[in-house]
Amino acid sequence: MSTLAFLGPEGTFAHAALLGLDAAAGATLQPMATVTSAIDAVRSGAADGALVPLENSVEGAVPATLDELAGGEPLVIAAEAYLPVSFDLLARDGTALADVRTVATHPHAEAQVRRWLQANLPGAQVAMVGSTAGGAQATAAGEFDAAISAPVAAGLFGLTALARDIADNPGAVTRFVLLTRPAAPPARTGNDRTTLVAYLRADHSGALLEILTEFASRAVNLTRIESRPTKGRIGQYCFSIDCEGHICDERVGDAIAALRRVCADVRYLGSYPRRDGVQGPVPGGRTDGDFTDSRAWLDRVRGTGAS
Ligand SMILES: O=C(O)C(=O)C[C@]1(C(=O)O)C=C[C@@H](O)C=C1
Repeated sequence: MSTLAFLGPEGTFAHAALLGLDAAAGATLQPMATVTSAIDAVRSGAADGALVPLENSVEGAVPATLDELAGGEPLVIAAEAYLPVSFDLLARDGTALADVRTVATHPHAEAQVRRWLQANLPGAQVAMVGSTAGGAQATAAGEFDAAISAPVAAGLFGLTALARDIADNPGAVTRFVLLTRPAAPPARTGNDRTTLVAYLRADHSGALLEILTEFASRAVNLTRIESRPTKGRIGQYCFSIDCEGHICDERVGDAIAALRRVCADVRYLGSYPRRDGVQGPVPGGRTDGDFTDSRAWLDRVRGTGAS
């Protein structure tokens, strides 16, 4: 039986996303206080996997996750999950909206309800805590007047909703990833995604264009690219990239092998079934068959001189 860590306690969006994964069936689910401690549990061997947020449709990337993936002991993504997120303002029974002076929540949640807070609780002090459910737990313990959490946290921590569905942008979605220690990827499904980090060569003009060209020339569609500081010196960035396809797809493997030639370093972060949208058809000249044919042709030319 496997142990899967997640950003806890119970009642976080991470917990809900984990419960929706096949891998959670029969596993021991281990709540952790922060993204970093959930990831550390995998690195130390205390857990076999960790489910952590990677990006949100309103607030963007979760830097703690991207940075842990870019540095430290290598990890890979074994699966992804998309979860619609909505927020309630939760408080202990008997608290009125006018009584709320302190509100606890996760920074990504605060960013998604900022305008609501300004309009409805302009004087309240907002405390950033490790997770939305952690804020609800602390509110139940009397540390804060209210928490901004998933609706499910009300029942779990004995709180009441003072306001429901308070997000500034309805329909927000968070993408979570299940991280494991490096392992062979799950089999190709025909609708997969591959994640990697590319470290550019220092002070080299056109380095980003070179990376993009390797993908574009093989018709590999990127679904996310963002820069993160390497934490070495100012101005030095790496690129966190998601692309369509599986490392075992010829065009994807070929593009990543080409990156290895043009980048200072490439960190492969896994190929796994894609859970949003469907990959379009692979254009002619870029299919697995096209790659195998051209390689066989080259071998023949090299061996016999006959084309
Ligand atoms: O605090 C939680 O409930 C989480 O699962 C974390 C998290 C995040 O890091 O983005 C997940 C989804 C919401 O967008 C807000 C917070």
